[in-house]
Amino acid sequence: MRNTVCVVQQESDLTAKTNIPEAVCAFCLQRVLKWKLHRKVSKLPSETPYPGVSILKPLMGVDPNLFSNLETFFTMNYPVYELLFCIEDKSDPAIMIVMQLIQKYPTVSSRLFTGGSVVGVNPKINNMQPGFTAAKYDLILISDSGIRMKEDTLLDMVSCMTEGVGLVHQMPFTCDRDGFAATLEKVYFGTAQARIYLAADLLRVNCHTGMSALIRKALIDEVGGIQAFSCYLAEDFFLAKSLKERGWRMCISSQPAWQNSGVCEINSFQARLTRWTKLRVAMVPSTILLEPLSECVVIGACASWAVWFLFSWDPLVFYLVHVLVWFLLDWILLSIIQNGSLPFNKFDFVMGWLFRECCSPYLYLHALWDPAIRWRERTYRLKWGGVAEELKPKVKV
Ligand SMILES: CCCCCCCC/C=C\CCCCCCCC(=O)N[C@@H](CO[C@@H]1OC[C@@H](O)[C@H](O)[C@H]1O)[C@H](O)/C=C/CCCCCCCCCCCCC
Ligand SMILES: O=c1ccn([C@@H]2O[C@H](COP(=O)(O)OP(=O)(O)O)[C@@H](O)[C@H]2O)c(=O)[nH]1
Repeated sequence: MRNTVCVVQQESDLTAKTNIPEAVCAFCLQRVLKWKLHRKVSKLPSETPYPGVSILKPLMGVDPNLFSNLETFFTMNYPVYELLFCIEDKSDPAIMIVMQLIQKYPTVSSRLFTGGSVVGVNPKINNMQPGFTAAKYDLILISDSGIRMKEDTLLDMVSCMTEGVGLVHQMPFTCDRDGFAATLEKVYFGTAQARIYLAADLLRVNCHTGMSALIRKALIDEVGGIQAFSCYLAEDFFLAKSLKERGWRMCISSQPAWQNSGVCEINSFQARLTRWTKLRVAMVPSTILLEPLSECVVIGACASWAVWFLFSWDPLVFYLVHVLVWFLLDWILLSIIQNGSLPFNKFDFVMGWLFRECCSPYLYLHALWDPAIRWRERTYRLKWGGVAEELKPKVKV
């Protein structure tokens, strides 16, 4: 009996020991993130003229949300900007949607560039090249097709472009959509990715994701334009690297990137994550080791072994407490980033969270196993370092 009491006491001591620092972390995290991610956008000082922004929208294909997503770019509350839509394929149905919007909002400065211009391997850069060449303002916003803007998103990004900052990026997140795939995407971007994105930003590690980024055009021109990064598929990473090497800082804007693609399926989402892992592995090989270490199950197993080895604590109890605390912290992080009520209940969150944790090792190993990268209609191979080459489809005789 005494032994049992002793064990229970040891366990509750252990729980308390494990919980106190993590509870303190949770509190600090909540305060810091609330400040970082949801501060009020202050208007620029009235004596400063608003800098003009050329917005590059590379488009390829249509989805059910494309019209309404693009429309948000016409209704932004920002005084000086132009919209440069870029569509490579002249028979792409996205052209029709853009034309409708241009007609609907004749007062918004907007142009359409079709045909692209082959300056390298990266198809997004080839597509954007004519728009980039025609851009007339000092700031460039590269914004992917699935992104939605709020009225004040551009103002928020511009206000982060302070002295010494060369690039303002948005942390990827998602709009509220229905279905399990949408829950999974929100759970992924609001927990696993947000955690490493914010940690990397804190440590000044280059984590820029190019789906929504405001950049000083002069800094791109200095190295020969966007085509300087067209030999890479991850042009975003190398662009940010180049700015950092020239002493410029990067900054996360206070609003996340509201991804709202009309295609929301588990398979395509997992294929996207696998493609990104392949890019990161080729660009920064140390991620092969570091990324698994940032996962709850892996770091938990390592920590449990360590506390057993060092302090003879029960590794199973430690592991379970670790998973529970990690799970709760993920819920807090997601709620902070959402900054409002979530579109799903706690049970859906548990399901989404468990599904992601279980699939993550499989997706990671799959990415290592098959290095060919399929992006939209093309397939590529990456050399170590990140330089890409396109694999031509085999011609059947
Ligand atoms: C013990 C704990 C260690 C933690 C280790 C964490 C390791 C990872 C650290 C930071 C990585 C943050 C990465 C977040 C971005 C993930 C999304 C992504 O991979 N995006 C890539 C593709 O983006 C699309 O590419 C095509 C483009 O046209 C689209 O528009 C894009 O959206 C993107 O290219 C990746 C960018 C960032 C890569 C960062 C890799 C850095 C690894 C550093 C490792 C050391 C960090 C250690 C400190 C935490
Ligand atoms: O061959 C391509 C592939 C992509 N894109 C554009 O590049 C951006 C990012 O593409 P996607 O959403 O497929 O990339 P992800 O975010 O999944 O990496 C989008 O605006 C696409 O329209 C493009 O112009 N040509």
